[in-house]
Amino acid sequence: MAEKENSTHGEDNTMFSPYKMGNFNLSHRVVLAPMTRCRALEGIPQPTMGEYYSQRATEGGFLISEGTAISPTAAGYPRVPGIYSEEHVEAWKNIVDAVHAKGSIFFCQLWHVGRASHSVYQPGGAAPISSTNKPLSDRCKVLLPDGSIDSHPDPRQLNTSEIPEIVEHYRQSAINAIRAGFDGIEIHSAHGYLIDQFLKDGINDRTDEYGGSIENRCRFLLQVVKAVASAIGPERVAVRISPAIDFLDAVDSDPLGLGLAVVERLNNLQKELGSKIGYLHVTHPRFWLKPTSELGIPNTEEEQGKLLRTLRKAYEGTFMSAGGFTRDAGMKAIAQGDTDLVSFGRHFISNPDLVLRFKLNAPLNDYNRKLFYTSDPVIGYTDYPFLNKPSET
Ligand SMILES: Cc1cc2nc3c(=O)[nH]c(=O)nc-3n(C[C@H](O)[C@H](O)[C@H](O)COP(=O)(O)O)c2cc1C
Repeated sequence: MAEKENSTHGEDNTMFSPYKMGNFNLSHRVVLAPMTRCRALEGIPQPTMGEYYSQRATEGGFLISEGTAISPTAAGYPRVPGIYSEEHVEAWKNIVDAVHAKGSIFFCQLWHVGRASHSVYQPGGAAPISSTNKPLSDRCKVLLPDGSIDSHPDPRQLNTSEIPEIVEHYRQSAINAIRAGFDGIEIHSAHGYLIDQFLKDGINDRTDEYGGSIENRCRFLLQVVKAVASAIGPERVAVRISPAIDFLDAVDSDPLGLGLAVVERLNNLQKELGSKIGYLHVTHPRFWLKPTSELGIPNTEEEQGKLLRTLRKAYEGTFMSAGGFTRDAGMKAIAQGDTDLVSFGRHFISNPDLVLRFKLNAPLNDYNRKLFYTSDPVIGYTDYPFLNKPSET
């Protein structure tokens, strides 16, 4: 079957039909969502991560790495890998090679958590940095390296003059990721982390050119996208947003307006660059199970579907959706043209051969939430059973 670039809906669009994303030829649309799994040591990716990712790789498949720290101030969870030192680059090479050996395309997710951190993760025990001095509410907690939880300390608002340095960290990390062999990078601008702390008007209270109007709140993200695209090429750059997700107090008064503002700016940037970026990845609020209607966030299937469809229609490029998808929901979303690609998180944790299971419509293993962020290199990480032995898949 011929591969189609940025194809819209049609009868040959299923989760298992090929898709051409720029220069990348995907053999199916089932993507591994980026997931923090806390198995690095002192920021250094470990061999077990090569095993984990290669278990989930398929010929022509597409994988996104866990959130990966772009600088020493970027982490806010235990055992998060980095991509800012030579040691990080060297260690990632083995992991990327293992994924490529199985024929998958692999993007590295670039991450700065901003205020969603703790002094234990910060150089010199400093305060985490953010767009704001406002602390997170007490409903948000941070996981510490010893497995205990604590409140987040008050963040320190970045001065305007410090922002170019953070943009530079994204740029250099993207270059490092390509040097490690990754095929591209995804800029984590979702789920209440640093870039989302600039995008959302419920957090960003700045009075400089990075705060106030929607233009100003999008400025940091756009500067990062431009810097990274000029360093490694637009087609290797992707953006993840979650305008309607309130995780980590990331509330906006107009989620759809914010989503459309980002889409419009990415469309314009693509025209300016004369090339599309890799894809836009939007997380659907189904992931967060608590009622969000009182915060003005779309909370019904219908409202959420409308938000996703509106963004998908407006965006001129490859669109990836995530959040609570089942096999059937993914099939339906692709068949209807609501998305080109679907990323799966929790089901992919417990089903290394998720693609095969979906193809066969086979039963899925249940995931064990208690082991998502633990440190064991095998248990709850690489020991979920395959339908067949890995060599037979
Ligand atoms: C254990 C775990 C870790 C996650 N870590 C990240 C992350 O590092 N970066 C990110 O963008 N999303 C992260 N997510 C969100 C997932 O990418 C995905 O959007 C979410 O799980 C919803 O998809 P699902 O319903 O298929 O699980 C994480 C989710 C889980 C369950």
